[in-house]
Amino acid sequence: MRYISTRGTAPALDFRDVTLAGLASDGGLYVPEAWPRFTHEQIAGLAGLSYVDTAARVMAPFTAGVLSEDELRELCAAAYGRFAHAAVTPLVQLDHDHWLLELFHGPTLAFKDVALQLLGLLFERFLTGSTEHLTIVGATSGDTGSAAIDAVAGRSGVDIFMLHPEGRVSDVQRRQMTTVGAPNVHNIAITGDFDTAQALVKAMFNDRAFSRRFRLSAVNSINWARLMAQVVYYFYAAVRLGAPGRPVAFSVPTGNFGDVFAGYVGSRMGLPVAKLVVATNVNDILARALADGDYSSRQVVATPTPSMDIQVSSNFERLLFDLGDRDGAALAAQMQGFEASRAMRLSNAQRDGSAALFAPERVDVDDMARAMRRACDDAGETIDPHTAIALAAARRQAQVGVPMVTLATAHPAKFRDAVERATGSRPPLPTRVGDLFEREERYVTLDGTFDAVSGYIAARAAARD
Ligand SMILES: Cc1ncc(COP(=O)(O)O)c(C=O)c1O
Ligand SMILES: N[C@@H](CCOP(=O)(O)O)C(=O)O
Repeated sequence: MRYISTRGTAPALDFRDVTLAGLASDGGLYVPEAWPRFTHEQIAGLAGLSYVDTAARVMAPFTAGVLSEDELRELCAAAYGRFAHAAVTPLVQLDHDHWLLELFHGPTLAFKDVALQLLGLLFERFLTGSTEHLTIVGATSGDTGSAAIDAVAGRSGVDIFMLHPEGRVSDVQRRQMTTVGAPNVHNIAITGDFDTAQALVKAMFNDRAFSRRFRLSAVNSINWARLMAQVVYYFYAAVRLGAPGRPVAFSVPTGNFGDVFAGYVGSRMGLPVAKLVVATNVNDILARALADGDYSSRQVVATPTPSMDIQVSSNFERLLFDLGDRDGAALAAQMQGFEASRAMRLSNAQRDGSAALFAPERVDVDDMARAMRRACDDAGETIDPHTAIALAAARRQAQVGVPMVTLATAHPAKFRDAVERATGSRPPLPTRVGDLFEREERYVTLDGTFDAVSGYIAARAAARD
């Protein structure tokens, strides 16, 4: 399998190099040269497989030429052995047509662990025997940061610099990052919002001299391997609910468009996906883009769902590329226009293509809180605010007889204040996260500017060398 850039001019890479690369050298994102297709029989053959076996089977076409299905299985067994539930991503039925897909049983209590536990092992495997040293730079609105840090803390050959927007992540999220004492972990709180942090990360990749000098690498969903690992749970859940014989719908709390894009990949691979509900909070650029073609970014508003407080959704570019006939030159021009003016219109092909599968829903704080209370009252389930956004959207979009799966992306204990405000009860911290509030925090605060952040990283990286 080879990977090509959405902007058309970066060199094509194999799976090893795309995993280590991050952003493509032309500023684009890597996608597979062609989508692998599973037949009806191959999907039916996933029934009854464990999560690890499903993962190896679903991901094998993407790693072809670099890792075999057996090698993938071994890595997945190690990655998912750290999850607290035997099913790794269990389904919980809420009522006749609604299910929750619990993605938060990993070490840092959010769906990011599913991909990042594997990514940490992939880095280790690909760097073994090499003298390369990676400098991972990442941006987080809370969950990617802790999952990535857990996955690479203490590993040799890697340093991680993680940017989070100061004061805009929950206290649990921040402490999960800043109390990790490993010397290769560097936390940076920046002034500004998540979009500022993500733009800084992309600017560092786009500075080719900087990127080459420090061998930058990515843990955000810029990195194809992140999305690949997230495709697995769409297959795992859909097959348990009757696929390939029965289509299944998914509702996905969406910010950077990575998780829901993984669902799109599943559908391109032949999974019968009835609908992908793109559930946003009031930072609704995606809902607007999918509803009427208006992709224009506004000021980020802080909400009780901080991990979705995003206005520039990185992975939307992958969808626009795929729906726009994979024309890299046209997409590069479209994205450069957006970068200059913070606004663009989707083409007719992009609008029609997305309308066939995606159903956008914007959910405000009141509807979110109602969904949390209803899950408690009707099904005895405490859900986190991000999951509640998607569940509220799912209830608007459900069709009788089509199973609707809401992705439960975080453990409610990560957002205890918001859960308590909505439901009146405060979820306890699972023992897995231990003495989070007794450990010492370690981070620096910097201006959210290129010079401040790249200067800090350069100084730390030079001190290491
Ligand atoms: C808990 C939670 N839910 C939903 C999202 C949104 O996912 P995505 O950015 O892949 O759209 C995030 C952040 O990525 C998150 O941390
Ligand atoms: N919500 C995310 C934002 C970063 O998204 P990613 O999927 O591109 O890593 C977070 O929790 O940090």
